[in-house]
Amino acid sequence: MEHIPDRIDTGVQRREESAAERWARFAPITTGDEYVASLRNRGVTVYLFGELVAEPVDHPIIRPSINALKRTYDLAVEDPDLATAHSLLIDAPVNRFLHIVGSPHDLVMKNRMQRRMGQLTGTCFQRCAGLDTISVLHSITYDIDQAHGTSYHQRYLDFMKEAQRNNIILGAGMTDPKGDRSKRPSEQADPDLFLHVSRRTEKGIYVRGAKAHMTGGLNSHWIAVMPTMNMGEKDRDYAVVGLVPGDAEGITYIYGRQSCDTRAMEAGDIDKGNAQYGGQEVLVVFDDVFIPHAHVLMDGEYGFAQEMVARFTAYHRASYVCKTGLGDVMVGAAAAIADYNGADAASHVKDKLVEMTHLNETIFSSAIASSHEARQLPSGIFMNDAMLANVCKHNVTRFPYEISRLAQDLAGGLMVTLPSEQDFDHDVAGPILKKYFQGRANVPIEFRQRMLRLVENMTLGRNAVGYLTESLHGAGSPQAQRIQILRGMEVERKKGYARDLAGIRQQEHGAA
Ligand SMILES: Cc1cc2nc3c(=O)[nH]c(=O)nc-3n(C[C@H](O)[C@H](O)[C@H](O)COP(=O)(O)OP(=O)(O)OC[C@H]3O[C@@H](n4cnc5c(N)ncnc54)[C@H](O)[C@@H]3O)c2cc1C
Repeated sequence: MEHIPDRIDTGVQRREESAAERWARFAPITTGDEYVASLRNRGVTVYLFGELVAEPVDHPIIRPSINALKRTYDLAVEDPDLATAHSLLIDAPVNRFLHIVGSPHDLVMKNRMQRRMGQLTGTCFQRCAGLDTISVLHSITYDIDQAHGTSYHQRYLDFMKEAQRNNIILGAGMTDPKGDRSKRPSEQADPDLFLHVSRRTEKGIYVRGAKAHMTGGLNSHWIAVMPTMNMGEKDRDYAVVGLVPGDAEGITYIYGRQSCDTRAMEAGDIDKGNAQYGGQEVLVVFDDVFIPHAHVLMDGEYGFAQEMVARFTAYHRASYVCKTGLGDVMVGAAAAIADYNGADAASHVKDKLVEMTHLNETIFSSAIASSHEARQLPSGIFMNDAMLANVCKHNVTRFPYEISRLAQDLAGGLMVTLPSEQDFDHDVAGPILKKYFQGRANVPIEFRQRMLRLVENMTLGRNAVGYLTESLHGAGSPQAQRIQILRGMEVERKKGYARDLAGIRQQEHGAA
């Protein structure tokens, strides 16, 4: 669509790289170590604690989040049946996080892999939003082309071939800062509160604005920017989808804080709870960032924004099955601490573990059912059942909180009053603590310390972001699912079933 918005054109000119120039910066990645190496020396602008970070890969707060993504590469090598799939696009095996879903079975396998990754990392491993973006862009670019005669789908396929060959990570930038929630993008006092096209040139477009809360944004090689809500005619410059390398000129990352994140900078690893793995969210600012035409997948087709968001959320809300992997860790931690405390034989302890498991498996069942009930879209790929995906995510907004409450119950108050690792190591304080904080005689006190810290980490600390608050707001706050459930619940059809059985329908026909 040709329309130059004079109101928001800043006139900024960047190096207008071609798609080929951008891909030339990448080399195929296989192992986790190669992934970590690929993030070095990118020259990205990152702020954390009011300072520019020289090399994010080496920062103690950032590194655990990189380790979690690294695990997605290592799992593909260790367990290819689970974490890879055959790509028809490049006729080769690819990481399942980059696979285009060709069947309901692909979606089921995706869910199983997500649960496994949750078990292995105990955190948000940051690759699902990108995976679900890949799925939604396949069908939405196809549908836009059918309606508008554009060539977005071929651009998408060309991008995906490179993405799969290079085994890159794609981050999903959907959520805009949004400013005044009662106003539309074009009505905001500051036009940049929603990301928009700020300029069009012969070679491509420039985008300006920001994407908030982006999971693994800094750890991604590429970022997909997409509209966050339905758009109207006046919002057409906000109806933009583009693929941008994470090191593109004009991008600034501002790192999100997480509860207890500075523990990662302390000596020792016990008080960190989960020293190896963590999640990551960043504010990604796009200060007139150039995107070549080859990487523009929507530009002004505002009528497709709502359907794109709906399809993304259908995929992504079932992806919250990953929380069942974290739930498995919580059940294990609660059972272990009860064991260390000598309380494991009590019937109420067993009952609480049963309740935790019941809640966890309820989440799993809605996700896996959603995948089994997938249907084919006109572009040829499959999309899981939207109603069941919304039910899955709605369960996720609640059950991890109850599972955490039960884990905290079984852990006892020590999980929040335990002295530091340094006190345990101290010449005078250490022996006192080891005398008074012993549990079951044959269990080393350090095991107790570590397990309590893990429960703290996942329910109050860094990884409570991934287990709790992300469960609440990620892929949309609870009300967003209720709106979708309302839209899909077909209450009139159900009233018909009731009228039939109550003998009312016959009378209605008689009256007519
Ligand atoms: C840990 C985490 C990771 C995330 N990762 C990603 C990611 O990778 N990519 C991405 O794009 N996004 C991501 N998100 C963003 C997520 O999708 C949003 O948090 C979610 O959509 C809610 O938006 P918000 O945070 O701006 O909250 P708000 O929109 O401010 O919502 C707060 C409350 O206000 C209500 N509300 C909001 N607007 C209205 C309105 N107009 N009318 C009535 N009520 C309203 C909501 O229902 C909610 O109860 C992530 C979020 C979190 C917490």
